[in-house]
Amino acid sequence: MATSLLHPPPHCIFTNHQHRRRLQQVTRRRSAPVLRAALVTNEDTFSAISTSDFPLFQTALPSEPTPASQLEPADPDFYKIGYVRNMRAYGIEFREGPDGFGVYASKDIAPLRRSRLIMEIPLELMLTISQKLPWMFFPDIIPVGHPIFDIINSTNPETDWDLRLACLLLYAFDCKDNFWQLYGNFLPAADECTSLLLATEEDLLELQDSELASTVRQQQQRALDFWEKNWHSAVPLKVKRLALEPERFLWAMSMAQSRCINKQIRVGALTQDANMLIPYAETILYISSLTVCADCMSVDMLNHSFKPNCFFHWRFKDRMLEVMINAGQGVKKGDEMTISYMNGQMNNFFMERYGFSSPVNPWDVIQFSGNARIHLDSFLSVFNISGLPEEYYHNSNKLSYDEDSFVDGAIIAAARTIPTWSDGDIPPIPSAERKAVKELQEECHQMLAEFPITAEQDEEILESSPEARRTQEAAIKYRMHRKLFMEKVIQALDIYQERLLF
Ligand SMILES: C[S@@+](CC[C@H](N)C(=O)[O-])C[C@H]1O[C@@H](n2cnc3c(N)ncnc32)[C@H](O)[C@@H]1O
Repeated sequence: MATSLLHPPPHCIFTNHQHRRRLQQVTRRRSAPVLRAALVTNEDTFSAISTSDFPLFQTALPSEPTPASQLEPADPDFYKIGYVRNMRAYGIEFREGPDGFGVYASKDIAPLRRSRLIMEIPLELMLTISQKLPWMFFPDIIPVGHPIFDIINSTNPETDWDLRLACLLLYAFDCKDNFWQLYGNFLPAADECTSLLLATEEDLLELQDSELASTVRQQQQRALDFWEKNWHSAVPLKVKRLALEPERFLWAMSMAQSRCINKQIRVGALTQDANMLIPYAETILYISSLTVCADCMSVDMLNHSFKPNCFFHWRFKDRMLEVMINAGQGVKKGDEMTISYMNGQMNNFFMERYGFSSPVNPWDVIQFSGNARIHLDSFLSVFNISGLPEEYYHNSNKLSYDEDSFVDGAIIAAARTIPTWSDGDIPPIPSAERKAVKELQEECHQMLAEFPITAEQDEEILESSPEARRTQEAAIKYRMHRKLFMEKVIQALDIYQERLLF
């Protein structure tokens, strides 16, 4: 794959036979099942297709074409073999649930020893940009000399992946026959998206977390500054029309932040870290003359879970991103299929990037300031938690149903965040533990008292305002989740001291 600096002009057209020869080479290299029959039957169609749609064609041409009379006729099957691959989904359906659209199992799936494929998305339908210089785009849609390339090139390689991806997304929307022109209709509009980049000042105050609110304000300002710098009045129309208003750029950046995955991919001989926007539409794509058609049955929708049943895998041989069900994981019809967006991050980070939080985030933290400590191994054994701090898990089958449902991600987080002590085989002294529990609970109560209202009142507000903006709702949930976590830690400490004594 050429870098943007090397590739040929985007709309250069192959002669018919050059095109076909290239096609033959390409189709021979690829595995048959992923190729889709395209409606390509005559030579006009070949010459009419823009090469910018098909990065595999963007390689150097022989300078002197061989006369057609000297060439072997191609196998007739080559006229039927397609060069546009579609994405596929197996055993899943898309529904609207509590967290927006999501992916659900449409049938029971028995556990297998190996991971099982449920979706595959070809590289050319995703929008991908390398994380490091030189910038590489897949597909290679940005023509040399286009001013959007200079804008992308001006970004900081270390920090500005979201600005770059937003530019690429806006450019793809403007790029004739690009798949994202169709797919854009299926992305959430500004008022359907939870990203805090789109939050109003009022929404930010609802967070009741001044640090997070100030981080988000800085992010919003960063996006606006970038827009002002690059979308000034003297900018060429082909850039200006990509984001006529700053709101358009903020929206594109919120798409980049809340829908991008970071993945290492191998393309040809190169392995590189990439930022990718991945459509999950189940789509029929074909070419008829100049038209790329898509029948989008559904959209980009895998939600996050801290106990995901799926993961992404890059299939190098034919450049497919696969969504796989975990090995050994059984799934029931109607179960939600989820992935983990990030590991090891607190709720404020999930809010900043995706606009949601969870009351059972196993990585959430409470900053205790006193000296009180409880005995680590006793706490873990009371809740049947095993493993090392980075990999704590709840050994659930040993507990009765009620206890089982109490021990969730918040209790795993409690095990990590409550100050503890451990000293060889020295057992805890019950009175000292009880004193420590009391102090820790007291500190949680103080933190809770600093909030103007309780978690129950937050819940009432949410129930009584079904018309709230998505960002406002996400902000209220965030502060509620924080309080629920503290309340759960208080409860866990109660249970700890009860069990410790008996
Ligand atoms: C890649 S999209 C997933 C599809 C999304 N539900 C939709 O309707 O388009 C990421 C967004 O989904 C929502 N989301 C994903 N996982 C979530 C979760 N566990 N809890 C709440 N919202 C979630 C958030 O709004 C997030 O910004």
